[in-house]
Amino acid sequence: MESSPLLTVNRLSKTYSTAKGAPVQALQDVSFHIRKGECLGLVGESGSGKSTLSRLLLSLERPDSGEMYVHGVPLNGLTGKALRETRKQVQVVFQDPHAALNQRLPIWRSVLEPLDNYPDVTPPFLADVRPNRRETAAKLLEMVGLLPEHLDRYPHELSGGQKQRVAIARGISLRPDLLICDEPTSCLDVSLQAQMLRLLKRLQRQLGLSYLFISHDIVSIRMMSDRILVMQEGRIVDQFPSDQILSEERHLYTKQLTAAVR
Ligand SMILES: Nc1ncnc2c1ncn2[C@@H]1O[C@H](COP(=O)(O)OP(=O)(O)OP(=O)(O)O)[C@@H](O)[C@H]1O
Repeated sequence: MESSPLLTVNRLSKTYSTAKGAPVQALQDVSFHIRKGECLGLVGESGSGKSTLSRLLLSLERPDSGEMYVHGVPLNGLTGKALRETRKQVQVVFQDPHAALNQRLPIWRSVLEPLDNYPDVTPPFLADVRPNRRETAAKLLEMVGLLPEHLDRYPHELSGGQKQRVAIARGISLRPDLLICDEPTSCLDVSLQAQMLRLLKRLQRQLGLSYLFISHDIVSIRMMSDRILVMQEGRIVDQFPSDQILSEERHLYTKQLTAAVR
């Protein structure tokens, strides 16, 4: 029997009003689910609504209508303690690792920020080191392929790839149920992108994480995902298991996105 969904999104819509011109309907009636341990890919060109969806799931913005549930618990309108609890369960790795890190903090302090916000949380994989903050930071860095020598460096002393590894270490540190990977490789050199995807895949298996993997790059999406959603102008126009990406049944827009790999 299939497990019940970790995340359920039901008819989500969001419109932005703009100073000039017509309002922008960023999301229209978007529905999907993610099961535990699954990587769901979300692909679409710039402006299709991918980041809007991730902001709604992170409770950074509110939808105009529709519902989101994590383990059956509604996310809409949460405040206070309930919002805090959900934020712990849904973490994110953003596109730009430089913007995600506080420039004035050494890496070991940055990597501990989520755990410092939740002092009562000890994910099982950190149980042996949690009482010691530097050991906890060192273990997190090790898990993403960084070294103890990186603990005391500042963001400007790391490469883009190393900074993204720090951002990933933060993203996994609370062992969230869902990690949203919002274009996590698009700021990196092509040579580093595959390395970063392999790291994310390994961590997913190791910690039993579920991912919403957002990208405009069909090759990364195909490599990472069990199932794929295709978004165009705020709507989901196609969804399928990733091994059916090249099927003749695909939506015309999916065929356009995959033309380069056909
Ligand atoms: N705060 C905002 N105010 C007005 N319009 C917005 C706002 N945020 C997003 N939009 C518009 O909503 C639509 C969807 O934007 P969104 O950033 O979600 O797309 P995206 O698929 O993530 O694009 P990209 O890949 O370029 O990040 C776009 O037309 C965008 O211009």
